[in-house]
Amino acid sequence: MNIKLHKSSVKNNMAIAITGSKSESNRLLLLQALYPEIKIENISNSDDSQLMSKALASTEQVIDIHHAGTAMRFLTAFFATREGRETIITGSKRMKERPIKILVDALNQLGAEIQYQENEGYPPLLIKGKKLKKHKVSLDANVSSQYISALLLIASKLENGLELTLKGKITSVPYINMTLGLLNQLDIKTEFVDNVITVKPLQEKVEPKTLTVESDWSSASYFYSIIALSKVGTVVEISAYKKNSLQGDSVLSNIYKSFGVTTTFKEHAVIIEKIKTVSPQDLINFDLANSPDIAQTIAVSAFALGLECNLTGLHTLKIKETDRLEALKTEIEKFGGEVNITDKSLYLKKSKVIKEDVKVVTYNDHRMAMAFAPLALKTTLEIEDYMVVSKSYPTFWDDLKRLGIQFNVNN
Ligand SMILES: O=C(O)C1=C[C@@H](OP(=O)(O)O)[C@@H](O)[C@H](O)C1
Ligand SMILES: C=C(OP(=O)(O)O)C(=O)O
Repeated sequence: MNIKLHKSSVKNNMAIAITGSKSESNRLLLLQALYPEIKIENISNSDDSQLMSKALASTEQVIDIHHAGTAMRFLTAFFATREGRETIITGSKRMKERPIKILVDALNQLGAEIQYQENEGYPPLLIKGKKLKKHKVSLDANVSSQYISALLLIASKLENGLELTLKGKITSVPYINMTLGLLNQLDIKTEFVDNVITVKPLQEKVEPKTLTVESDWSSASYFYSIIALSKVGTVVEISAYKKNSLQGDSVLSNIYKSFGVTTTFKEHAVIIEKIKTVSPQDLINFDLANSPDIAQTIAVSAFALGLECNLTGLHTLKIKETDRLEALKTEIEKFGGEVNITDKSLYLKKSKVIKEDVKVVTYNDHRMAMAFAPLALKTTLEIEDYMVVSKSYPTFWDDLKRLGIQFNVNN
């Protein structure tokens, strides 16, 4: 099913409530399975968090996690510690192409028993749950931080806690800090010094507590893009956010200054306003190694405003829901842009044209659909398989409609 977006402008001063962070939710769901005394508020309604929640409650032997990367990684660590239980964890065709060897090796070194069911290094996995007796392991940290977070999430339940030594350049660091931050909120003691992370054991209960998930900053990026493409004076309020976020994608409030957009923090909301037009001479230049999920949004914003754009630190994009570097190049070029990519960067030439009636392919990637949607401020376009957005943001199209973006759905 496709969605046809008509060239639209947005209503001013609208307020949008965005669902909870998928990253925080998936961590807290796992922690709640380990420490049932915790309660979670503003949990994400994303497919990925629902899959995570169902998998944790399931007593089936085969767990299918579809496209949910964090759930795949976090649950691998979780099931590895379920003594006496045998689990097969599998996923979509794409999930079977997303590497997991670094995590499996680390868990097996700690004493786990995990085997590959099809291709070495990739899901599906056969996990024979065991007591993990060792507590020190080192692993490569430059491929995905999710492997590190997976280990940290089970660490306090191990007899002697965990000491992780991270090798190489550490990628997506804020996601590791988010994991540690949530552990600390449960009074689990952690340390992160140089390249060594230590988590102290806490086998017994934690203090009963309610943890409130902040809304999703990656989802907020699409509203930053919409405001960046709107006329000066356009304002939107999104909630519920706070200034001191655990989410690295909150760097958006700084990045979008380059697009003439300001951010004001209110009590539980942020107000995003377009305050000035950008100059065609401006260069959008960012290293996104710490916030890879907003690369697509930023590239499309820059294209829509005719700006030159150089994005680096994108080495993790090739192993996400799709190869996001290839996908961005293919789809931006359909609109008339010119994009050069390497395996870790993207360069977009300044361009004056934005073609009409382009059909955007989404490659099972929610962020392809959501990143291209703001182009409706500039042109008409069609987006394929539009409900792909439910992976992280099921009500995305309803919220765009409320903002005034006009569309119809073709079945
Ligand atoms: O831990 C997390 O919640 C995530 C970590 C990041 O992955 P990488 O560490 O693989 O870059 C990010 O892209 C993903 O959407 C969510
Ligand atoms: C990369 C993402 O998710 P995951 O790795 O959890 O599938 C994402 O949401 O952009």
